[in-house]
Amino acid sequence: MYLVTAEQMRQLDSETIQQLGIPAIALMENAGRVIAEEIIALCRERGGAGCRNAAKGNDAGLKEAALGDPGKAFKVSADHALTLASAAAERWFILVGKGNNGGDGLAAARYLRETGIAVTLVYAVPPESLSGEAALQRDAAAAMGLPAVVYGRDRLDLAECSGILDALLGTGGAGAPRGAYAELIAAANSSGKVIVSADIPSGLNADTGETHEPCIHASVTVCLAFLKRGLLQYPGAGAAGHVKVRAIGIPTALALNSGVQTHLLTPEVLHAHLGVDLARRRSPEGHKGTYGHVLLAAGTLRMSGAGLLAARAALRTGCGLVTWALPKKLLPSVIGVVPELMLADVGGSEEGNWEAETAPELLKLSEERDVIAVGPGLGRFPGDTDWLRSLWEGSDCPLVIDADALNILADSDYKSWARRRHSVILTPHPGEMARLANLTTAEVQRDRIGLAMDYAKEHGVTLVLKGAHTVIATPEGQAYVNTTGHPGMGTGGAGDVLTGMISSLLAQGLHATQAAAFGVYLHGLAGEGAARQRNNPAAIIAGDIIEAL
Ligand SMILES: NC(=O)C1=CN([C@@H]2O[C@H](COP(=O)(O)OP(=O)(O)OC[C@H]3O[C@@H](n4cnc5c(N)ncnc54)[C@H](O)[C@@H]3O)[C@@H](O)[C@H]2O)[C@@H](O)CC1
Ligand SMILES: Nc1ncnc2c1ncn2[C@@H]1O[C@H](COP(=O)(O)OP(=O)(O)O)[C@@H](O)[C@H]1O
Ligand SMILES: [K+]
Repeated sequence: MYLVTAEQMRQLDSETIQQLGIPAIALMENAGRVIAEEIIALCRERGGAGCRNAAKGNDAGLKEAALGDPGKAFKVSADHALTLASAAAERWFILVGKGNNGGDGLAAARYLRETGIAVTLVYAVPPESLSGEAALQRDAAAAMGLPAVVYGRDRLDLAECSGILDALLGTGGAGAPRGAYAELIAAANSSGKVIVSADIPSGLNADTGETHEPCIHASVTVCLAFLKRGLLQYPGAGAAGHVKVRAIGIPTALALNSGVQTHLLTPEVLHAHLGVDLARRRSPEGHKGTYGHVLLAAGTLRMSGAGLLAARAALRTGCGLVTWALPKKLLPSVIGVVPELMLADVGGSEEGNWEAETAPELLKLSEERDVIAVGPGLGRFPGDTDWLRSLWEGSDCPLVIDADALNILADSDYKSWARRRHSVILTPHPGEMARLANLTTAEVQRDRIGLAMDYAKEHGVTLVLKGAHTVIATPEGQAYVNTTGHPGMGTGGAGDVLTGMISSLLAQGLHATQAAAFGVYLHGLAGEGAARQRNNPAAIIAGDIIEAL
């Protein structure tokens, strides 16, 4: 599923209109219809027991009629999605803005009225100020006799409705809602009524997911044609409620041709777009050598657990072998803890810390391994920048960089380092990303997709920007947004597990984008699995994620 910016959406709209000759009003009609369908579906879901029974009664009646007369094959059905048994109990207020988003709301109002739902149009601006297709919709609604009020001129009490359609601002919204728009949004939010948003919640930045003050808090957002980036990024994702993407007649192929490079990470995208074998089939004649060997450079005496977690996660993700290179001082405390793991003592300090002198030994070890993962629990040490540079420039396999190794990278001028033949995957959480990009954490979170895409392209790396809805961005300019996982995964070591998983997939022969995307996706699924094993997701610890793999 594609993710688009407001600008890309405008371009796709206009290509559909100009190149395919589909009139703008037809797209708006489709938009109105799918919005109405989703409102009706919502009414049906929340309908009282009486309504549900009535609906069941209808179905049962139909079935009986069919069974009662088996010879009668003739059957007619019509517009189930636009029928509602409990319509008489519903009264919806349609908040109408000046632009095309308001036009969508007006079209939806007509379909709702046809269903028998009472609708009242609430214009944020005088209806005379609408133009283009929105004005045509205004006139059609008026011709149908839909009641209308103008905010600020006529009496309005939102307590009188059973639901609100927010069609104030869509992708044309600029900055914080002003005037009547701001007042209507605030009133809708405090009304306690169920709110459905047309395309995006009014007050949301459609590209970044920032919410302006005020911003609609919707139960359902009916997103038109393509998923807008802002609906996936927090806090916008929280304001949107259940997002339902509905087609309105803009062909998907247009997005591909227009170079939209951002995707929601679904099993279909993993399989069809990235070529990942989701079943992870193994060759019947395969052996441990077939599935690759991870070299892990991690852990200090005080943070040996990070190395153990990454190593165990790598093994559980299916690579053939894992060697953990570690300071000598750690050996007594970790020997035998994970019996499947190979340990390589590379020296280090008396205190159990890493030292710059370990680089040649690591490079030697890497010659027989398929990937190097560096960072979990690594700590900082004198000469660490040169140490990392020698791994970067001297190794001949993919490199996964996490945790303290990211902080080392942030202190270096790594863009001037020699270009690598093999890929580099960086896996920062927002704090580490802030150090890498020289921003504050809040600035990183402001537009995670945009930042990740720019950074990956500029630095020629695959970037995994972690946190709720992790973003995977490639050096070629593509991005994938993951939605597996949950807040219970915010626990120490969960990121070390991810590093092990991605490294393991690389060792098994997946390329960087496949390994990063599939690793993040599986990590989230395992987190969900771990949550199901506990009474409460808050109880999850990182080891549970490994056990759920
Ligand atoms: N062919 C098309 O262009 C289609 C557009 N569609 C709908 O059209 C929407 C985009 O329509 P528009 O580009 O007309 O823009 P909007 O309807 O989002 O809003 C633009 C209008 O809102 C006002 N406005 C903008 N920012 C404001 C603020 N901060 N405070 C107060 N007023 C503000 C401006 O006066 C402007 O005229 C989409 O989100 C979608 O709902 C759909 O109908 C499908 C087809
Ligand atoms: N709210 C959340 N929803 C989904 N995943 C989350 C959430 N919070 C954290 N995670 C995931 O948990 C992991 C935490 O990693 P990180 O912050 O590096 O932890 P650590 O450094 O302790 O290993 C990341 O993969 C992150 O995406
Ligand atoms: K809206």
